Amino acid sequence: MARDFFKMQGLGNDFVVFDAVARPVSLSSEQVRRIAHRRLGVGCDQILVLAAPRDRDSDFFYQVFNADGSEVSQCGNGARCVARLAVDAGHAADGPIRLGTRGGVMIAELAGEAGVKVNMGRPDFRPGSLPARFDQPAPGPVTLELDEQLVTLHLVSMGNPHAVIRVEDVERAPVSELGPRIENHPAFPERVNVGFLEVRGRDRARLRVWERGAGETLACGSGACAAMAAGRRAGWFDERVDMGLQGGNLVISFEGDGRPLWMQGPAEYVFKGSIRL
Ligand SMILES: N[C@H](CCC[C@H](N)C(=O)O)C(=O)O
Repeated sequence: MARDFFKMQGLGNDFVVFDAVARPVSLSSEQVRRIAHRRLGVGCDQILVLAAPRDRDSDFFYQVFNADGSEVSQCGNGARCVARLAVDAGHAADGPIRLGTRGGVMIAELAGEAGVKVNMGRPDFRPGSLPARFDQPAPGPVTLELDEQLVTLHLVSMGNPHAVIRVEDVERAPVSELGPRIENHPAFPERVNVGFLEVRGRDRARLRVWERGAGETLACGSGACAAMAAGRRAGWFDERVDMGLQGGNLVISFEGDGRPLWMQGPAEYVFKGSIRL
């Protein structure tokens, strides 16, 4: 059965998006992998489904699948795209949109030229929230032993798990060497996204992310939020940071512990298509 979809992207993090508000869609992990395949399918980092709400606290349910077929609880760049689609498709008025996910509720709002802004909720620094297995009671940097080196990781959950490593030069960071080894390390029972953060000032940084289930992407919205939260907690950042990713810039604002974190950036359509499921 053929099904329409939108190809969308946020700073080059690209998505196949299904509008399932009126007509549910159910995807097996095999179907996800085939659709996401860069040669055999449409090709994307993640597949997103905008669906009818599952409870009274949200306006929509928002599903996220990585290209490897795994269903996960969060995608920041994707949240901006499905919020734009919800308004353009006439499912929502132009105002705050409550996106329910497996990891909680985010509130998104179209912001004109600035794209879309999203309240990403409160970062969680407890290792157990990722989950991550490290023997230390309080949240804080942990050390991972990888054969010949000790790596300091800053752990943050944005509804999905992130391990942030501070580096001197993001362009020379060992993303493809260390990324998959940390993603699949036994300390992370559900795997982890790995961010490589170069601090350039109290309001500026560069970031590359090896994404769980997708590899290095041109941008990772939740990764940018996790990096900002980790940096704020470590005392590197003020309340607002321009986070430069390979695909462009996100503005991240975070007042500190217990407060929500905001992300603002673009959400673009690429094309509309139809695929046989
Ligand atoms: N790879 C992520 C999901 C996509 C996140 C990313 N594309 C974003 O913009 O937040 C995970 O497995 O948790």
